[in-house]
Amino acid sequence: MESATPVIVAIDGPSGTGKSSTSKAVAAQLGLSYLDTGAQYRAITWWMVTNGIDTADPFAIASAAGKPEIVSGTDPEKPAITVDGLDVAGPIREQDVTSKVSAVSAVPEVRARITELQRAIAGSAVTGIVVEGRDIGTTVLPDADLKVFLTASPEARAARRSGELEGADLHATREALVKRDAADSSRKTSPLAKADDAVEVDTTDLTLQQVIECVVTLVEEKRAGR
Ligand SMILES: Nc1ncnc2c1ncn2[C@@H]1O[C@H](COP(=O)(O)OP(=O)(O)O)[C@@H](O)[C@H]1O
Ligand SMILES: Nc1ccn([C@H]2C[C@H](O)[C@@H](COP(=O)(O)OP(=O)(O)O)O2)c(=O)n1
Repeated sequence: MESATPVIVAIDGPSGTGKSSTSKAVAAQLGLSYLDTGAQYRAITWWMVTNGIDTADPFAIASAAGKPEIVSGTDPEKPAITVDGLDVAGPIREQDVTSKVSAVSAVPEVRARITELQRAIAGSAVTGIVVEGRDIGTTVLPDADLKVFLTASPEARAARRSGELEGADLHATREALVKRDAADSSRKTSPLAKADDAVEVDTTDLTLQQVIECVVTLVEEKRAGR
């Protein structure tokens, strides 16, 4: 399954559908790079919060959008993210950032900056890359070789997310998740959406291993058809 041209895979979908786990495993298995674009939006949000920018004020966010330097590692075995040289992999997952990331990532200046970064990273991946997010197939990499859109019921997604957080309340997790999906899907600039040519995979009743195998097969089929 050798391929001289880099293969570009876009994996989109709402929270808790398995994008990160699937993308990392597929990239590792196929020797591709990996990019978590949600981590980049979380990183810029973390910087805004840390620097006292009012995240409810789109103008304040827009004028600060160019300031932080965000660097993403692309090794699926050890994903890394720094802001101005500082490792923020832990802090970007905190509740305060999670509750503000939709507002920050809705600002067009933020999206333009992060999208440019994403395209540069994807363009320099030697063997290819798996990029996961919300608008990769529709906006960031519309010419991707393979586009996958993962879905799952809100119940399944909430159960998966609560499983990660000790003492998490299932109902509250579900509510927060549904609210963030609604915000991400309804923003004007580059909302969460399935590309017309994306393959939709409902992961509600699939194990993570089954989803990984499904995506690996789809990539191999694409490569074989080139
Ligand atoms: N098909 C699946 N079945 C059960 N659990 C899953 C499945 N896919 C992912 N998970 C688990 O659900 C959680 C959220 O998955 P993640 O990959 O972070 O989703 P996303 O990136 O879409 O938010 C993780 O703990 C992961 O191990
Ligand atoms: N391509 C992307 C990726 C993420 N975002 C925004 C919207 C999401 O709610 C946040 C966080 O994304 P992330 O993938 O880390 O979220 P979860 O892992 O699903 O909790 O970033 C985006 O606007 N566009």
